Amino acid sequence: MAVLEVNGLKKIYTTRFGGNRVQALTNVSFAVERGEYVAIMGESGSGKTTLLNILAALDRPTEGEVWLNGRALSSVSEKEIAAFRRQNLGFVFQDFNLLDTFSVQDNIFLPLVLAGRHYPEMNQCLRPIAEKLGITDILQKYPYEISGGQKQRAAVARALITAPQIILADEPTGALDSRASDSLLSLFGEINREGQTILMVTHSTKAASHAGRVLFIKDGVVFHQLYRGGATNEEFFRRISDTLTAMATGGANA
Ligand SMILES: Nc1ncnc2c1ncn2[C@@H]1O[C@H](COP(=O)(O)OP(=O)(O)OP(=O)(O)O)[C@@H](O)[C@H]1O
Repeated sequence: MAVLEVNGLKKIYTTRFGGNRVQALTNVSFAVERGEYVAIMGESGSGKTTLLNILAALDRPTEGEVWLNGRALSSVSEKEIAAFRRQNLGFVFQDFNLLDTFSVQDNIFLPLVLAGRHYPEMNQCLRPIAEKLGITDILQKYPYEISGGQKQRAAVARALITAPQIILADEPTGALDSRASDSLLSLFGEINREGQTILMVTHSTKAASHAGRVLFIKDGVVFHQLYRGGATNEEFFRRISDTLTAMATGGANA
């Protein structure tokens, strides 16, 4: 069953005085099945952030529709949208987006606090997640006291704590060194194997090679897609690289 369905998305940005029109998305359609791990790649300016903003209900498309867990985003009112986002989506950003004045634990609790949950329940949700992510020892620390890799683990814990339908990750390894990246990618693989649906936007071929499917966006459409099949990460890495090279040199449907 599809958790996310994207149908005919078009986005035209118009400048305030209506002079310049930029078509960021032309016609984007795809579906993400429950339990899938999908990476989205595309050159700078190809519309990836625009797409993520629409999926996160932070922006509305000019045309087209997004269904999340069977509900059309256009049917969610402005009043409901924050709660809807919290109940269904988990976010992991390139720059972590942790609040510096909150401890790691309070950062992770934040979505539950906003949902009006009580401390014992929050604590019960947190323990197994912190354990799995290896951050139990740093829960009382502040973001400025921990490493980038630990910050990203805290951000993943915050995304997981509401048991979201899907995790939307925007360049999650972008600010990490290679060791912390590898460790985050194995963590994503692990939570995906446990059933978590993940959609990740990335420039990194290495990161994409951990996904089960890669969508390539070009000229505002899904230009091509690759399924991992039975390939190893190394084999999938090579196929993704070859596709990116073919796209950059104008090759169609590599
Ligand atoms: N608020 C906006 N107003 C006008 N044009 C915009 C706006 N946001 C994005 N664009 C334009 O839409 C197109 C797609 O931008 P977008 O940021 O979605 O690309 P991207 O693939 O995420 O790029 P990057 O990889 O560099 O982050 C670009 O031409 C960009 O200049």
